[in-house]
Amino acid sequence: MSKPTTGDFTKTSGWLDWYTGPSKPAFQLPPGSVDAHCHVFGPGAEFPYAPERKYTPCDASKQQLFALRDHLGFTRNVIVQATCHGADNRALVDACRASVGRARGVATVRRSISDAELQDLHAAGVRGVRFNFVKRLVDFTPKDELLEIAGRIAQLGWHVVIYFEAVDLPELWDFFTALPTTVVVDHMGRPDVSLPVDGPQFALFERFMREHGNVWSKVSCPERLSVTGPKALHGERHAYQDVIPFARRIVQQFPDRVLWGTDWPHPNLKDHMPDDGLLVDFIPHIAPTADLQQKLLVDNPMRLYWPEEA
Ligand SMILES: O=C(O)c1cc(C(=O)O)oc(=O)c1
Repeated sequence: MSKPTTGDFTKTSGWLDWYTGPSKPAFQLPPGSVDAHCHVFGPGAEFPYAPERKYTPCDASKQQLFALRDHLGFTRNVIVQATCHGADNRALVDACRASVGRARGVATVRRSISDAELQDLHAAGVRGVRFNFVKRLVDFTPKDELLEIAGRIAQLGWHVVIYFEAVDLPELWDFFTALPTTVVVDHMGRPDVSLPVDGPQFALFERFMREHGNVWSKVSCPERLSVTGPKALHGERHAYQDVIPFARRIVQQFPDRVLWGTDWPHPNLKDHMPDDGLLVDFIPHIAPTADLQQKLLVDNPMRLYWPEEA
């Protein structure tokens, strides 16, 4: 793959660029697999980063994303608006349009968005909005604004993607359970995997999914959640062992409400940048049967993002 650029922007100090020589996965993805969580960054020279951003990344273009898709063996992408672009969805829309139907999007919008602008996003392939509660990534948005947005996008048949950390779930519970749409949780609600998988923190997340049939989860980002590794680098096909029990529990309990994505280009990793081919090799450890893999990688994302084809 070509190397990342930075344009006129200066990257956040310590920024790790995405991995340029991903291996070919040993795990054969089922035909029609969807990478249901990935991002594009800029390029900043064409799609400038938002003034309110909390980090400045290296560029990660649509061409580079599509090259990774083909290299890993995915058929489609779901591109999620990265917080470094704020509510300016132009890079996302451009990538979705350029994909000729092979990418759908999750946007970030403010209450000031017009109905016509929402329709334009829909025409480009957007099927959801992202509400972010991770304090290092975004400024606070009042709940009444988010509920108003949720009510409007529900009418388009879209869903809400939520990103939060496990310690904040109790406080956000009432808001999340009041959302009128399908609700997709990013990265399993970021459990602390050094705590027991059958302890109270993860039990609350399981209860959230069990009691609310509209809640889905991305069982993604082991590279972010893992404390003990080993890292998906240097041919390691048994990476992130400490995350496996958490993700596997969710896949096995809720096989029809889970999604998987690479999270390429992996914003804000501090420790290492994974080899995305080896990340794909993580999948059979959390979805051990062909039936679970088909649901996770094909049937579920198709039902949510390409229902007209599912
Ligand atoms: O944990 C993160 O830093 C992170 C950031 C973003 C974003 O900036 O949009 O998206 C993710 O999925 C994860």
